[in-house]
Order: sequence, then structure tokens, then C-alpha cells
Amino acid sequence: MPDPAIETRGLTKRFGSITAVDRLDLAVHRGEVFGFLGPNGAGKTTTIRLLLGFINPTAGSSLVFGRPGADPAARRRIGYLPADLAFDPRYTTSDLIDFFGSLRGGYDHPFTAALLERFALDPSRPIGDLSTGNRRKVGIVQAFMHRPDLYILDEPTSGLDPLLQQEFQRLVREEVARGATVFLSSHVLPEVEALASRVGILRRGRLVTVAAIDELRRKARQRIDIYTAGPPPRGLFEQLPGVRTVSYHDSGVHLVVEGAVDAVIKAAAGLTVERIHTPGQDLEDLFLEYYQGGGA
Ligand SMILES: Nc1ncnc2c1ncn2[C@@H]1O[C@H](COP(=O)(O)OP(=O)(O)OP(=O)(O)O)[C@@H](O)[C@H]1O
Repeated sequence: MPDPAIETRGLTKRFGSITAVDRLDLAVHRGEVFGFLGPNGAGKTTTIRLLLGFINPTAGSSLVFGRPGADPAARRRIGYLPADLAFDPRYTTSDLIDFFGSLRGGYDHPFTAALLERFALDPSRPIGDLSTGNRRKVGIVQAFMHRPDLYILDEPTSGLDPLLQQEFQRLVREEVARGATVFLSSHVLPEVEALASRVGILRRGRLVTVAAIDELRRKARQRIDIYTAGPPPRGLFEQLPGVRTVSYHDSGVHLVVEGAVDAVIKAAAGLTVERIHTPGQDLEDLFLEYYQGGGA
């Protein structure tokens, strides 16, 4: 087995009395998109700064492809998109590309030219003149231009409009198809759901769960609204496996079901069903439960 893309052992960072990251044990496998979630102040950015070797841990360790993140050989294989882009406003995008290119010992020129076009960025404009969204695009270009093996993305689409968010997701999928690994820290839960195969949820510096998205999906509650010809008989759904809440009305029933909906669908088959509405199986509620200290 090759080394994981990212591995941390007992990784801990304290700032005075605050424990920002608390004994984190994590392995991000090569080729996966790992979603890193948690409420504000949970310690996500601090974890990323530790991974990259920008700050030293109070205890424990972290490795990127088997090396410390600060090691130039590891660093060259990483594309990092920070949450706060602090570029000198006088630089143009071209200047930055040259700068990061030389720092990394080269970059993929045709790919970078295609990225500029794809995100409609004029490389000759000073960064200081760009809108927030355009600055974010510059961040994306600098993170992707050398086609690294590992992307560490901190809130990558904040400030991007929905079309550009989709374009960004396409780009990430293409890079993953090429074999890249992605560590995606984000508050945009649908984005994490769309891209990640596993997620880790951090709360007050501690990893409260690591799970495959599919596993979470199986656990997540779904709302099912069944509309029937006439009022459905009371008591039909209450005892079925997975059913958490039932509310009847004259033309149907609203249900909340945890896990498989098979029993509900089979029971509904005995009624004259005119329409079924499932407002989407959204992992958001489940994520929020973990954020707040619940979770299965
Ligand atoms: N340099 C620092 N000095 C002191 N405290 C810090 C420092 N950096 C982070 N912290 C504290 O560590 C905790 C974790 O912060 P961090 O920025 O890692 O959280 P986060 O999960 O990235 O939050 P957000 O989602 O808001 O970006 C917070 O309580 C924060 O105030």
C-alpha cells in the first residue's frame, strides 16, 4: 500500500488556553475527495495550516505523501487554495503565475492558459482591481496550475456565482479522474455532498465522525409526502420500520423516514397514490446534528 495522501497522528494545536485541534487521527486516501466539515471555529483552517507546515503542532504529527508538509518535495505535490487570499494588489495574475511557477519549479502552461479562459480571467489586470469572485478565480488558477497530486481547498467557492461553482466542481471531478486527491474544507454542504466520497466532521478541534457519504445517506432522514385519492387510513404507517414522524391530512400523509423507505413504499402501494413528493434527501440535517453535538 502506498502512503496515504494525508496522515495525521494525535495532531494537536493549542493557542494558549484554546485547543484548536485536539488529537486528530486522520488518513486521507489517494484518489479520494475527502470533505472536511465543521462549524466556525472548529479548527479546520488550523488543521490545514498544520498539514502544510505553516505552523508547528503542539503535539502529534502529520505527513503528506509520507513527508512533512513543509518539505519542498511534498509541497510541490500540493495545490493549496486558502480561504483568505492575501495577494499583493499590485501583482497581476500573470505575475502570480510566474511567481508560483518558479517557486514550484515549473507548471503546466497549456492547462493554465485553458484555466484562465475557462474562468474568463484577464491575466494582465492587477489583483487589486479584481472583484472578490475574480480574486477567488485567481486563487483557483494558482492552486491548479501545476496539476498537483493533492489539492487542499479551504472554502474554495466562497464568492463564486452558481455557474462558476458548477464549473469549479467540474474541474475538481476532472482532476480526480486524473488521479488527484482532494481535501475539501467547506461550509457549502451540497458541494461537499456532490464531490466528496468521505467526510470528516470536526467539532471543537475533535474529529466527531469519519464516514462515507453513502453511509451517511443511508442514515439520513428523508421526507416523503404521499398524496392519495381521499384521506389515507390512520395507523397505516406508524409502526413501519424507519418511520419517525407521520402527519395525516385529507389528501395524503407526510412522513419522515430514517434509512430505507421500502416498507413505506410497500404500504403506500395499497392506496390510490396520485403523487409522491420527496423534497430531496438532504444530508444537511444530519451534518447539522453532528455540528451541534448529536449525530448517530
Ligand atoms: N493564531 C491563532 N491564535 C489564537 N487562536 C487561534 C489562532 N488561529 C486559530 N485560533 C483559534 O482556534 C480555533 C479554531 O480556529 P480555525 O480558524 O482553525 O477554525 P475553522 O474551523 O477554520 O473556522 P471557520 O469555519 O470559521 O474558518 C478558534 O477558536 C480560533 O479562534
